[in-house]
Amino acid sequence: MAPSATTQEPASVTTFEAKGAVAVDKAKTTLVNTDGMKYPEYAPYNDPNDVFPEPEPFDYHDRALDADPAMPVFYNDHVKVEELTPYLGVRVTGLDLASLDKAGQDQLALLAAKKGIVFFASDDKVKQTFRDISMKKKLDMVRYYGQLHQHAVQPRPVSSTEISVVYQDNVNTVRKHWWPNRLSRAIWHIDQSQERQPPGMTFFCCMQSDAPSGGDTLVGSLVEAYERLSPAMKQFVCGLKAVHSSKVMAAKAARVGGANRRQQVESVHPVVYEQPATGYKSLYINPERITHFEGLRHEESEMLLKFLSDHITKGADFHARYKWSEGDVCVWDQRVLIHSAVLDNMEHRRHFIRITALAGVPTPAKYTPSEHEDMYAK
Ligand SMILES: O=C(O)CCC(=O)C(=O)O
Ligand SMILES: [Fe+2]
Repeated sequence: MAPSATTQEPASVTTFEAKGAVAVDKAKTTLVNTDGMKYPEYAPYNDPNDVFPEPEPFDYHDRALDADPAMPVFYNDHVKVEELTPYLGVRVTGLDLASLDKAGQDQLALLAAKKGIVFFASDDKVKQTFRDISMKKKLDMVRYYGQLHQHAVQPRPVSSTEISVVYQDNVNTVRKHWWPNRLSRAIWHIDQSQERQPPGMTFFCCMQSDAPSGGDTLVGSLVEAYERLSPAMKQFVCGLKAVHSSKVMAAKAARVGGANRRQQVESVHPVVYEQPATGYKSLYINPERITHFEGLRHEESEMLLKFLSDHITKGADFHARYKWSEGDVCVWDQRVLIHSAVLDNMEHRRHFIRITALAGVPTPAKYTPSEHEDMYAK
């Protein structure tokens, strides 16, 4: 189909050099077909003058610690909370995410920490209104959970640096070219784990979805991934630290002509992260960011990263897959969940926004044997 495309920005290709960043061509990632676009104020945009500072260290408080453990805002006669799979994820209907008060938001943090991810959908009685509330209200709601992250490479709306736009349409096919020469475009990852205080609560909203099928999101439980390991492997990985780097992300941005607003960042995090509110142990492995494990020889490190990444990404029995409807929003806890887009339908508009709150400096989990520790050995 020949696009009757109008572009939001001049079609001319401009390049810029941010401090310490690679030269980029900003036109490619922000090209849009505006015909039929429902939320143009959230269209993808890059400002060539954007240079973001490093996030300031901040005191983090996990809101889940203040939650009523019974989570009555979710578990009552009016709200339906359905399990996606036994190990992770719930789908909530009968409750508008945007209507939550402080107590509800605290309980949402606890539910996300326990289930990994909470999808909010509309039903006949209660519609999700998150996509229609003002940008300020959206941002305030997520800021409640921690300092907002400003993404170094992803497009943003014109009027906010704290929202990331995940976008494709029949003229903007840039996502298809992110990872050339791979057999699958499923790229499992944790967002922005290279930060000193990496993300916790993350909101992801389906603004528009024109495709008849496809564009699902895959999620996997890092808590269950840890649980499956043998006691000997658990003991070993509990003492390990991994180096997470933004290097690969910057290279990707350069390849597809995206922005690069930050200098390269590298952080060392425990391989097993203890979620502060639940105490759950999570196998904090980000195949797209970890360069190596501290203290291991090169080959040991390569082998371990491959093994743990394969384990996490191939464990379909601790994964789930979500099919989106417009207006659905999910809220996940990045500390216990890995995810991937499914880039299987690139011909239609798919327009999402993501707002990400940073959390604390990851706390290493201590290995503790448990009674059902070796349940998977049988
Ligand atoms: O497009 C998707 O389904 C997921 C995108 C993603 O990885 C993200 O927004 O962090
Ligand atoms: Fe992501």
